[in-house]
Amino acid sequence: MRVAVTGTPGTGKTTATETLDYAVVHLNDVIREEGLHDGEDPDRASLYADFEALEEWLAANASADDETVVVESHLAHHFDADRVVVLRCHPESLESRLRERGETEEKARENDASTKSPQALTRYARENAEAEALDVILGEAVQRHGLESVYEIDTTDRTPEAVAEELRAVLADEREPSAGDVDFTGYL
Ligand SMILES: Nc1ncnc2c1ncn2[C@@H]1O[C@H](COP(=O)(O)OP(=O)(O)O)[C@@H](O)[C@H]1O
Repeated sequence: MRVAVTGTPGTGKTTATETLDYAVVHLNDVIREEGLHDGEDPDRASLYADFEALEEWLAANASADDETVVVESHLAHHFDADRVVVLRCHPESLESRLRERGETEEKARENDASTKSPQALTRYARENAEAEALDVILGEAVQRHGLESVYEIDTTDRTPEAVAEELRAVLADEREPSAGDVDFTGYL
């Protein structure tokens, strides 16, 4: 079984999947390490993913006929999956998480070309908060996979361990699909 864990950047996908006892593919690392992209967006310090190459890579490395494999990325819902988990976070909290993460990365890397400038970080955090308020990824996930395959988890006031527990419940088939329970439109 292949389980996609998706959600707007900052919703906590990487953090929550790190503690799972399943094979986890961090797709954004694969894109960078395997060079499965068509270059960089210079304004955003992010890569243009090559979807066809990723599809092939996943077929070869995450086919999951017998075992369960988790594919984690804000792009994970664009590929085949048996279940799709969409992590959510209130846009205001999301904006703070992304700013803090960006500032920590900046301190760690100093002048690395892949670090966002303060202006780019502000814009990145705001754009993602707006996308989260508009349910962009949830909408894409439901459109591609159908309501019966989508599981929404609100991470806003949950610890990473509590989010991982919810993920385990989905993986163990102990949760019903759910979509549209959270409503962040008040942010807009
Ligand atoms: N449940 C949570 N509550 C509060 N902060 C979190 C939670 N999960 C992750 N974070 C923090 O938010 C930031 C984004 O998390 P990360 O796992 O990198 O998100 P994603 O992989 O979805 O982009 C990180 O700095 C992380 O430490």
